[in-house]
Amino acid sequence: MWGVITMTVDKNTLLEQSKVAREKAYVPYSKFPVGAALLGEDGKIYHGCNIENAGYSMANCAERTAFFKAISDGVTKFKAIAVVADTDGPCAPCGACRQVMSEFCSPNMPVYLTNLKGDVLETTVGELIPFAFSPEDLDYAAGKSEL
Ligand SMILES: O=c1ccn([C@H]2C[C@H](O)[C@@H](CO)O2)c(=O)[nH]1
Ligand SMILES: [Zn+2]
Repeated sequence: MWGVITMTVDKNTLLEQSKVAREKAYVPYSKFPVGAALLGEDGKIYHGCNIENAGYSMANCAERTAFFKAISDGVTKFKAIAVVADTDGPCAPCGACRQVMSEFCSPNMPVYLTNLKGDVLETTVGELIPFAFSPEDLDYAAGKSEL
């Protein structure tokens, strides 16, 4: 008799996978590799690493790499993300990545921040970016007849 096997990705798996993702980082300039593991609603884990460029300002963070990979594969809803770097405390995502998280994740989505020492901070998207600029802000302006 065949049964349905439901695999749930747990926090530790996501934390481990963020370290695997970090191994692919392209960081010749900062030498600061970062990894992210993003759990999609489809149950798949999307890896992201930071990708730098000789034009320094074009660096893409690990977190946004993971989001953009998933979104370009048609997955736009997420369950959790883990981020790792060799930081003293748990690695904190930058403002741009927090804004991208707020676009695609619910405020209560878990975010696991860690480092190579194994410190883990469990937070949420809403805690990382309270009072975020959101699509509703655009809707309000769009509802007015004049600029
Ligand atoms: O949470 C973070 C913080 C920084 N970086 C990257 C951007 C750049 O490549 C390098 C140094 O800022 O680390 C990330 O990928 N995620
Ligand atoms: Zn970032």
